[in-house]
Amino acid sequence: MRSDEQYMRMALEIAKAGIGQTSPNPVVGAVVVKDGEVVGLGAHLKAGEPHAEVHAIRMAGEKAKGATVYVTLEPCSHYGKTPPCADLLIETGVRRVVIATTDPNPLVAGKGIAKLQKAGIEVQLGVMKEEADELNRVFFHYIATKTPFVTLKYASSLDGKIATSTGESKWITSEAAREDVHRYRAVHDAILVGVNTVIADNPSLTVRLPEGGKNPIRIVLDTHLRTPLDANVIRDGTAETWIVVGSEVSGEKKKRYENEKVQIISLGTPYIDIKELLRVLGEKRVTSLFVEGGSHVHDSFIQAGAVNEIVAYFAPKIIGGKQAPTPIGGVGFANMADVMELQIRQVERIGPDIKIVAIPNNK
Ligand SMILES: Nc1c(/N=C/[C@@H](O)[C@H](O)[C@H](O)COP(=O)(O)O)[nH]c(=O)[nH]c1=O
Ligand SMILES: [Zn+2]
Repeated sequence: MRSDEQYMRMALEIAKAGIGQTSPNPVVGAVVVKDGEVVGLGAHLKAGEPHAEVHAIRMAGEKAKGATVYVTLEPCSHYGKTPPCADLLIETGVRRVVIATTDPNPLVAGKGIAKLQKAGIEVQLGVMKEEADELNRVFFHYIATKTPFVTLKYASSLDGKIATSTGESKWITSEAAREDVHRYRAVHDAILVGVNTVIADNPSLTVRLPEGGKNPIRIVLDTHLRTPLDANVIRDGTAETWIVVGSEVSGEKKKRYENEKVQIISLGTPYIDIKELLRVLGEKRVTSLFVEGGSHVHDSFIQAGAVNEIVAYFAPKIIGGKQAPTPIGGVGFANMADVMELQIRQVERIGPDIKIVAIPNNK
């Protein structure tokens, strides 16, 4: 006989099957247990497809009656693309429902639980809540702010340079570290770079992984529309590209860029305001944004207080040179009292490199 925590840990593991696939929905896992036996399990795999509870209850069949259901997120109670899971659990006649965390969506918060309790089902809340909240931190951020969860990534030498003074940067980090970056790209709705990075590196910003992976939308911040017309992000047609420009860019210049995969987004102000950009991206259902540089763009996101996570890779190389660029350029902070403070959440070796993941301290 396993404990509630052990079954919930199982449900959390199963939920992870949906990571990078369910946007704009959360990832959810469910496990059905009857008389100490796991009789059903399920994960939400894609928006519009059945929820985790539906898969698990279907698999349990008759055995679901009188069973206990472990689910990592409060069962939904509103008619979305699929009927509410709370109703399904009631009709199925389950005895007890153990929930890790409640849904932050105002449409749902607490309603699913209330429905279950009204139907006489025993509900236990908060088992492995921390882990469940962490698993859906992107979804919860998007629901709460209607703007994308922003992860800022850079790769630098040990002495903090992202390129040599002559602009060379291939490659600083190892194949293994760069593959890790592609894993981040594959689970993000969009990836963003500044036009200087497009001019310097002509990046493709696609996902090249042995196991494949979905290409995120490519976003280029380009106030005056300087992106070369023959740039990969314009020409290669492998992924959608949105170029964000200022209001001074003329109509006929924009037309030269637009094709079936490339669209121009004008924010209506001469310069790109990051907060306004994130609001517009949120409206276009971008729930997660991977910002891959360069240093000026990184600084503008930091100055806008718009960074939710930082992923930094350090290679055992020294580039040196006063002119060589560092990860965060722009204006920076003049006083130590104003610097961005973080807490380090993860430090790991990847091949010869080091990867550090840090999140801002909510000052
Ligand atoms: N120079 C390096 C990086 N460089 C990051 C960006 O400057 C590149 O333009 C971008 O990753 C290229 O994208 P691609 O064409 O899709 O491969 N990023 C890294 O992790 N390690 C590096 O050593
Ligand atoms: Zn549901």
